Amino acid sequence: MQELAIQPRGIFWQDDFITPEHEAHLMKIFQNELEWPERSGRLSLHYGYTFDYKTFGVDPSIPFKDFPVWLIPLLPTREGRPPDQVCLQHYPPGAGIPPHVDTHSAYDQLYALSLGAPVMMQFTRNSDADGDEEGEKKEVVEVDLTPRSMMQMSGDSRLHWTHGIKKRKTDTLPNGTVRRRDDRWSITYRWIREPAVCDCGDAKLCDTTQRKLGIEKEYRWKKEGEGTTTTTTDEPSTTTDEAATTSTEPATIEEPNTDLATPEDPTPEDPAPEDPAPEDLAPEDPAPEDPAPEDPNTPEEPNTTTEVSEFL
Ligand SMILES: O=C(O)CCC(=O)C(=O)O
Ligand SMILES: [Fe+2]
Repeated sequence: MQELAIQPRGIFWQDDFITPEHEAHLMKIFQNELEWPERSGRLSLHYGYTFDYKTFGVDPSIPFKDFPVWLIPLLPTREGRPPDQVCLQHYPPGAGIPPHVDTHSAYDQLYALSLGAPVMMQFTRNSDADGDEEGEKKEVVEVDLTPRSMMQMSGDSRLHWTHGIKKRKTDTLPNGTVRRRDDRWSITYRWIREPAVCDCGDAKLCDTTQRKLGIEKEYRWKKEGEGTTTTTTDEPSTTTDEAATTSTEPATIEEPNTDLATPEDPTPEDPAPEDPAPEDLAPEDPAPEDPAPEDPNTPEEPNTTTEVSEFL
């Protein structure tokens, strides 16, 4: 793998991790043999350990789910041991994933294999040179996730920039070409961090640092009145696509469904993709006592709250 010579640093890349024939074979398996959840938007299937939403580690009470035979040759080998958690995701055209960092304390290494149609991923950093919000500058770098490429996010790209995929039906390439989205699958590989603490010191993106600083977020699984403080490190957003801001948990941010209306989308006549069911972002949130989530049809308000749920 080779490091991309871009900001953020730490993105390692390998083109053609598998052959087009192998990819075609996998896509048949994904489409015909797997049981996907029945809902719209991005769909996820998990292998290996299961995430625990209370500890942000893995749930030791849920047995490891063996990797299916087709997955074995797709596991990265550079870590010297297989990943602990693997997530297969299907993105129908128009689906995305909110900007986030994968939980620092829970996971160490992070890899993703792209299959099917290409898509643009946004890496975003809010730099705040002198510590006041006024001076804050948002940097966005787009990386084209081409099919069959394996990407490792390490260093800055893993810890200090968020990554996400906008919910829209086209992407605009650097040369101005507008490219239609099509079905994409990705496989995300995670290695558990032991001990489950991160020393990166990023108060905005690192859950360990936030815990040390006494910054606690509101967790959907916690009932009201338990004495938790609700704090969000998210900045109020001024533009539509910034509203889903960083999260440090295994967590989810509600993503406003405004991507189709951005000027760079040349197909405003497209019907909006299905509004994300809140559970798109929280497919496995284990809190049945949660109050009903907000109406997903009214996300135009800049969203400055962060809810913990699952999108891993
Ligand atoms: O779909 C991808 O390539 C990456 C998804 C992702 O960021 C995640 O599962 O945490
Ligand atoms: Fe991620």
